[in-house]
Parts: sequence; structure tokens; C-alpha cells
Amino acid sequence: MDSGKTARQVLDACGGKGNVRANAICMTRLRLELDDTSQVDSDRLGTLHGVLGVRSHGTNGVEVVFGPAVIDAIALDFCDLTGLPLGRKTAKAISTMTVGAPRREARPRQEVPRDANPGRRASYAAQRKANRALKASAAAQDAAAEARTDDLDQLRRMLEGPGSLLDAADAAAAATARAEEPATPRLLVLNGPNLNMLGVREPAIYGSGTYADLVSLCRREGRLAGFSEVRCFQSNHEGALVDEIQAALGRYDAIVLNPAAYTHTSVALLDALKAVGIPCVEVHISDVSSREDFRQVSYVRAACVATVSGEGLAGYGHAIRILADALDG
Ligand SMILES: O=C1C[C@@](O)(C(=O)O)C[C@@H](O)[C@@H]1O
Repeated sequence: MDSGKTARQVLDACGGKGNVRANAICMTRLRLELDDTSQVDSDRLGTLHGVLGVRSHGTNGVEVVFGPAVIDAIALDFCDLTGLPLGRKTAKAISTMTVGAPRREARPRQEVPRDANPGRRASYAAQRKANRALKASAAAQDAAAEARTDDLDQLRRMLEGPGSLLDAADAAAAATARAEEPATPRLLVLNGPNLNMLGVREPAIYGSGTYADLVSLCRREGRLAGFSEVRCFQSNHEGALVDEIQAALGRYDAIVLNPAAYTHTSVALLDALKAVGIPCVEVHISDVSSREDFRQVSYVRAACVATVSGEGLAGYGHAIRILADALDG
């Protein structure tokens, strides 16, 4: 917020500098004593940025209510504009000010051009400086007095802060925006032990493509199949793969999994897939069905919608399309 601009607008809406007899700060308010309250444009005041409310006070008083975060800056700018010292008012003191003060005698210095009296100008500057120094402790005292009695402060508390009406409105708007977002399925591709060695590892069985080639292929095929995000993760550690599957809950819509050697041993991976219930396709680069006996067992298969085996790296693309179709259907 531009406090100087707001202060100028408030002053304009209150009839200008010549109409202000005194200005004071309270916890949330700029309290003005005016010569002529008929010059106050309350409607305009109420629409100014940062103004939470406007009310009259006593015979010639007007109170402009701001949030506590901005009132200090606005009040200081306001008194710089009026050239009047910034008063500090408790609830009791302000009522004294608004009821009894003589109207004209309080502002003779406005008759004196500032440049014609530099000494007085300096003294006003000193006054404002002193007021600034005192303001912090005054605001704390005002806070204690005002918090008990000020209905506008109660309104402000209802409108601002955690659990407030504005908070609830923001949360509702965010929920609506989320609900209106188009569905963007996300894909997780997991590879188990030794698949980081692709290209080096037994090329007669697994081919010459590297793990980096595999990641590129999965990202390309994933985008083509309509996934907005494709995350590829490889680990030689069973627990790390379990962690990834668990962390996918609520974040990914489909999983391609080549558990590698853990295919034939891991109840933990099977349980993790069952736990999250995310559609998963099991992939093997080699044709495991034609290899050693111990490769004929797959623990994870029971939790997968399909198994792709023996298609080389291209089998990952196949698995991705199976998942995209399953999500579409
Ligand atoms: O590491 C692997 C790779 C593999 O999952 C495959 O992709 O063909 C087959 C597994 O038996 C083997 O342990």
C-alpha cells in the first residue's frame, strides 16, 4: 500500500488541510478533529484502499479505521501533510478532545506561511520526530484499551487472520479453482537394481540402450500418451523403491515398474503396490518366461494390471500406453 497516497486521499475526502484541526492515532484509527464535518465525503472515504470503516465521533470528530498493519504509516504521512503534531489518544482522552476544545484558537499556526517562520517549522519537525519515537509505546497502550471495547476491531478480527471469514473465503476460492482444474494424469516410472547399468550390463540380454535412453523414451512416450508429468526413479535398494511407491499416493496416477531382481523376491514391493492402489504395469526388458526357473516367479504381478515382457526398452512405451488407456476407460 502507498501510505502517502492514501493519506492524501483521506485528507481530500475530509475537506483538505484547512479543515483539519487535530490528528491523532489510535490502534486502528486515524482520529480527526475537523472545523466542518459537512465537508467530509464519507462515501468516498469508505471506498479508499485500506479503509475498513468510517464513523463520526463527538461534535466535530471523524474516525477513519484502517488495519493495524498500515495505520502507523498512514497517520505519519497524514500529519506530514497537515503539518499538525500527531496526537496519541486513549478512549478517554479523545472524548475530551472532541467535546471541549475551542474551534479556532487551536490552529493559529495555519495562518503563518511555513517559509516565513523557519524556527517554527523546525519546532514542528522536532515535534513530529518526538511523536514518532513515542508512537510505538503509545500504540501498545492503545491496543490494551481498545481491544476491550472497540466493535470495529472485533469486526476486523472476524475479517482477518487465521480462521477468519476472509480466510474461509480464500480457502473456498482455492478449492473451487482446484476443482475446476482439468485432470492432468501423472506417471511414475520405477526401475530396480542394476538397471542403471543398462548398455553395459549383459547387452546380449538387455540390449545396448542406456538408462538415460530409457528415461528419454519414457518421457517422450508419456507425453504422447497424455501424461502431464513423467517422473523416472531408479534404485538398487528395495526400501527406496517402497518409499517411492508410498510417496506416489495422491501425487501420481499410474506406475510403470520394472522391479528387476526384486521381481522374484519382494513381498515388500507387492504390499506397497497394494497399499497405494495406483494402477501399475510390470515391465521386463528380457523375456523372463524363457529364462531361469527362479525368474518365473513374480511377487508384484498380483498387484499389476498387466505385464509386458521381452520387448526391450520399447516395452516401457507399451506399458505406458496400457496405463493411459486404462485411465481413459
Ligand atoms: O534385473 C533384471 C531385469 C529384468 O527385470 C528385465 O528387465 O528383464 C529381469 C529380471 O529377472 C532381472 O533380475
